This record gives sequence, C-alpha cells and structure tokens, in this order.
Amino acid sequence: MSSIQMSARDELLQRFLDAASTGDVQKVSLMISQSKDLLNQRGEQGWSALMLAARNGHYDVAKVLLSNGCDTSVTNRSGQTALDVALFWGHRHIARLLSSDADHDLRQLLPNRGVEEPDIYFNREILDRMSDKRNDAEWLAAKRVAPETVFLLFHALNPLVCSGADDEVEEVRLCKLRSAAVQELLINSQTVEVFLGVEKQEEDDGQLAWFALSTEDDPTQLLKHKHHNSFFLQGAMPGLLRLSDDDAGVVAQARSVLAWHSRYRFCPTCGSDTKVEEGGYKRTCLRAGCKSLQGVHNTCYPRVDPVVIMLVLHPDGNHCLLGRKKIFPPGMFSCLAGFVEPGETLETAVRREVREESGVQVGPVQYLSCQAWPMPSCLMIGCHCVATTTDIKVDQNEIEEARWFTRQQVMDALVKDKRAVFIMPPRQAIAHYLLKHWIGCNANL
Ligand SMILES: NC(=O)C1=CN([C@@H]2O[C@H](COP(=O)(O)OP(=O)(O)OC[C@H]3O[C@@H](n4cnc5c(N)ncnc54)[C@H](O)[C@@H]3O)[C@@H](O)[C@H]2O)C=CC1
Ligand SMILES: [Mg+2]
Ligand SMILES: [Mg+2]
Ligand SMILES: [Mg+2]
Ligand SMILES: [Zn+2]
Repeated sequence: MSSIQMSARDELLQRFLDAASTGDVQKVSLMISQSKDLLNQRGEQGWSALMLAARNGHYDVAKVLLSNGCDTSVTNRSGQTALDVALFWGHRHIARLLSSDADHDLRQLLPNRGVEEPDIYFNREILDRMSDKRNDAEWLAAKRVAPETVFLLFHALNPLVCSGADDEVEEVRLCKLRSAAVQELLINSQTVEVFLGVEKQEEDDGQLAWFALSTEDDPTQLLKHKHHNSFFLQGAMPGLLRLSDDDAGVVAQARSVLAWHSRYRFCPTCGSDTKVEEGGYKRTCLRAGCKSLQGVHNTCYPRVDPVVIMLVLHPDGNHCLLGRKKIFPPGMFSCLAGFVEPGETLETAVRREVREESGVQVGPVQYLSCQAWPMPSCLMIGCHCVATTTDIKVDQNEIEEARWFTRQQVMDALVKDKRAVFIMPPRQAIAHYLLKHWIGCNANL
C-alpha cells in the first residue's frame, strides 16, 4: 500500500512502529504523549511497537512502552508475544524486562495457597502401611489367620460393598470380611493378596491388619453364604465416588495396586512369568538371568502416573477456563488435565497440556494440592495458573468445548443456583476443589 493510499491514522501508526523498530526513543515518547492509543496497536502481521523493539534489541524503547502501560500479552499473527520475540532473537535483557513485569502482574492473580493438606476425597489414610512388615513372612502369616483381621474383597477391580438401600447414589460401606469367611480364597493360588497396613493406634500390640484380596472367580458363588445386602460396586465412575471418605482412601491404595497386578502379570523386561512378593508390593521375574533381577528396577513395583490438573485464570483475574470431554455428563465443565510426560517439569506439563487442548498460552503456575485417583493409578497434581493469551482453539480429539467462565458463573454453579450456566465437577474431584479455592469459598457445599 502506498503512503498516499494510507489513511492519516494508518500513516501515524506506521511512523510510530518505524520509530520503535529503529530505536528512536525520543520519537516514541513524543508520539505516545500525543496519542496514547498507539501503544497496543498492531501493524503488518500483527506486530506491535513492543514486539518490534524486542525484535531489534531496543531496550530503552521497550522500557518507555512498558512504563506507559503497554500490554505485554498482545500476540502477533504467529501467536508470539513480545517476550517470545525477545527470547527468539536472543535479547535477554529485554526478555528479563518483559518477563519480570508480566510475571509480577500475573502472579498477583493467583489465589492464596490456603490449607497445606486439605481433606480431599481418596486422600484420607486410616491405615499405617507398615512397609517394613512387607518382608516379614512370619508376621504376615500370623496376621492372615488372626480372627479379627480385615479382608476387603475385589472382583474385576470392584470392591465388595454393603448398602441399606438399592439406591444408585446412596453412600455405600466397604464389606469387611473376617479370615473365617475368606479361607477358601486364601488358599486359592489365583487369588491376589495385598497387605494394606494396620489401623492407626497408639499401642504396639494387637494391631488390626487389613488385606485386599482380588479374585477372578464368580462373585455370586462367593457371596452365597456371606453378607446380606452386599454386592460388587459396578463401574469405577461414578461408582467409586459413593464411598465414605475413610473407605475411599483405602480403596485408592488397594485398587491401584490390584490394577497393577492385573496389568503386569508378566515381566515387562522379558515377558516371563512372575511371582508376587513383599505383601503384594513387588512382582519378581521367574527367569534366571533376567535383567530385571540385577539391581533395582521400577518395573517390579506398582506404578503411579502423574497427571497435572489446572484451573487456568484469565489475565483479567475475573474469568477461568473450563473444558468438557465428550464423556462428561451433559452440562458439566471441568478443569483441563493431562499426563506428565517423561523429562517434563510440572510447570512445563501444565503449559503444554493447556496449549494443546485449548490453544491458550500460560505464564505463572502455582501448585495447590494433589489427589490420589485410582482409575487406575493416577496422582492428580492440582495447580492454578495464569494465561498470557485468551483466544481459544480447542483440540477436538481431547475436548469437545472450552470456555471462559466468570467468577459469578462459577459461584452460581457451586451453589446450584437456577441461573447456573454449567454443572460443577463432583465434590469428590480435585477439579471441584481448585474451583472452590479460586473463588475463596471454604464452606463445605
Ligand atoms: N480428579 C479429577 O478431578 C480429574 C481426573 N482426571 C483423570 O486424569 C487422567 C488424565 O487426563 P486426560 O485429559 O485424559 O489426559 P491427556 O490430556 O494427557 O490425554 C489422554 C491421552 O493421552 C495419552 N496418554 C499419555 N500418557 C498416558 C498414560 N500414562 N496413561 C494413559 N494415557 C496416556 C492417551 O492417548 C490418552 O488418551 C484421566 O484419565 C482422568 O482419570 C481428569 C480430569 C479430572
Ligand atoms: Mg491432553
Ligand atoms: Mg486432557
Ligand atoms: Mg497428554
Ligand atoms: Zn524377566
């Protein structure tokens, strides 16, 4: 476009951008004092004055632009901020200037850390795991036959529970069987047994031990002469969310270890058969000479998969980003989440998953709390973070929809107000806690 065709406005902007690009501090300052709205305007390919200064290493120009309140989160058509540009071209002093400013402002939006260890579903530990007893075969054998010992029964990873009603939502209790009731199972070589721990108590003597037993046999046969009103809880979600907080913690431990047994029957190193050791906490390869027998290998122990789950806050401090997967119940939106990949920090994983799933770029990240999630064995690492860009581009493979919701909309959903525009994740999910913590609501809703 020739300068003749340009409107006076375009021409003014072009002069301003040229001044920033060539490092003419005086001209930039003068033009801002005459027309402040030039600050965040963008020219060709969406480049702002700050990006051009960052591109060409003009520190003083960047400083003047920032001191006049220039927006550091603006992006060009390639989705780069001025900070990205400065980093790309190696102008570290400008990158430092941009990141310290941007980070400081954005960090102010993160909520206070709050309670160090909130009582989140699945996290309660009513047993002392006593891992030192896992190698004490004699002690374990004595506990196995002690009449008061508690046995929890699982079939296809579903716990045996009791309930007063047939209600689909009512809280259920774990069925605690005594050794007399599980004699047949204990001698069956197909039964997988895991020592869970002893009930927490002061005295050393008379410790009440708990075991989990997993059977492949027909559960209806097993139940014939046993507990009235007992059944295997069907479907991990939402079935497992019907347990009491005490029971949920025990199930988080038992189900994850049993799921590992069901998936790692053979040696992951050579494919040979394995034997169960250490009270159900180790599988050892039976083939002499297998590499897994030399040294310590994590393939022999139960696995835990770290998953980051994050509430992304809008740079305006008043919105948060929630998404929904196709499998969610209608109307429900929740925090974005994703598996941590090898070689990643939690912060990097948060930024990558948010970018992949929503197209939004994330700046500061703050860890809040975590949750055991035994489906089959995740550790949900709950974070708040602040976005530096706000345009949403959803990855349809993972997320059906993602939206910015206002603080008021989250409050309405939390109290189930009739104006609510979405449904909260259930109170048992850490996503619920991340949302509640952001709006500063500590009441147990
Ligand atoms: N407690 C809570 O509030 C919530 C818990 N979750 C849990 O977090 C888990 C991870 O979240 P997603 O969004 O699904 O993760 P994601 O965004 O990383 O995508 C999942 C995909 O990643 C791949 N993947 C990479 N590593 C994997 C691994 N170790 N195991 C299985 N798949 C792997 C698979 O292709 C899978 O389909 C979910 O499976 C869910 O159980 C998710 C949201 C809320
Ligand atoms: Mg993902
Ligand atoms: Mg995901
Ligand atoms: Mg992923
Ligand atoms: Zn092996």
